[in-house]
Amino acid sequence: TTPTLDCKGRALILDRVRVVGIVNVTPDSFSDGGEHAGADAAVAHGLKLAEEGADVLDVGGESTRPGADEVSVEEELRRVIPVIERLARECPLPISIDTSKPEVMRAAVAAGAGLINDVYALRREGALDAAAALGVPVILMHMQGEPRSMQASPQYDDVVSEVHRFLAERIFAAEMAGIAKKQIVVDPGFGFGKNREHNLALLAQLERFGELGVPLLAGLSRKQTIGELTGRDDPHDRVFGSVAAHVIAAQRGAKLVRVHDVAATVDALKVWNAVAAQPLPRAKA
Ligand SMILES: Cn1c(SCC(=O)Nc2ccccc2)nc2c(=O)[nH]c(N)nc21
Repeated sequence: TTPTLDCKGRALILDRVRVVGIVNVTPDSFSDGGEHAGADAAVAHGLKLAEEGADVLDVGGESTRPGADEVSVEEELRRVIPVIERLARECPLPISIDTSKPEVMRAAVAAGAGLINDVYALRREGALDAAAALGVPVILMHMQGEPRSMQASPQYDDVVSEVHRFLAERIFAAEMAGIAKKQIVVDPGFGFGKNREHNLALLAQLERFGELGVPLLAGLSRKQTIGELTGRDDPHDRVFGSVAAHVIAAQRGAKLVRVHDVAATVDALKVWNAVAAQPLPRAKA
């Protein structure tokens, strides 16, 4: 049977690698178009990504970049709720809310979000219970430390084993809180408390996470490791490197990839999915 995530009635069928399109909602103060400019731009961008072939839209108040300061609950709600309401109405795709705050989870699901994408893997106070009560699929991501300081000097004895153990613990915690295992997705959290060799080790050994028995999401899009490997300082110039990384992730078991450049990734994965769908030669008698 094919794993299928029930995102508040919108099915996400994991019969092939699926593309999660990133919709960052910038604060209105950053955009000079008036009090809804940030939301208008985010909604337009989400609809564009849907046109390009995204399977999911991941809406976030952009509070999880390395070095970022905390965004208040009120500010996060002000940014993301209008965007989720409009996208849920105008677009048939499942919408994931990128948040760690229980209040934002509840409001976002009420507004139409059908998945929770939590970079803290539901470790904040009340998050496990909120997610369990909402009954939507959850993406549990590994992070070492906090966004503000996690990239200072990340340390591991064995990054793959330590991330694997963390994700196993978070799956257990989620199940104990009443979240069905079939609603859980895990994610090694590229760039969240990892340097280049940590990220490359995680990608090289991505198959290890298959042991956890739940679908895996990989998110390398435009990240610093891609920039370092390709010598592209401007994140907008990291499309080809990001596509390569996500094809490798698909080859090594990722079922979802979280990307900025949806059209490019969709084309690359159309090739990958076609080959993956080929029947294997019959074993010799
Ligand atoms: C919300 N979120 C983020 S934000 C960080 C980011 O994109 N940085 C970044 C973006 C562009 C350029 C440089 C860095 N990354 C993930 C991820 O890898 N997995 C899951 N599940 N959620 C995630």
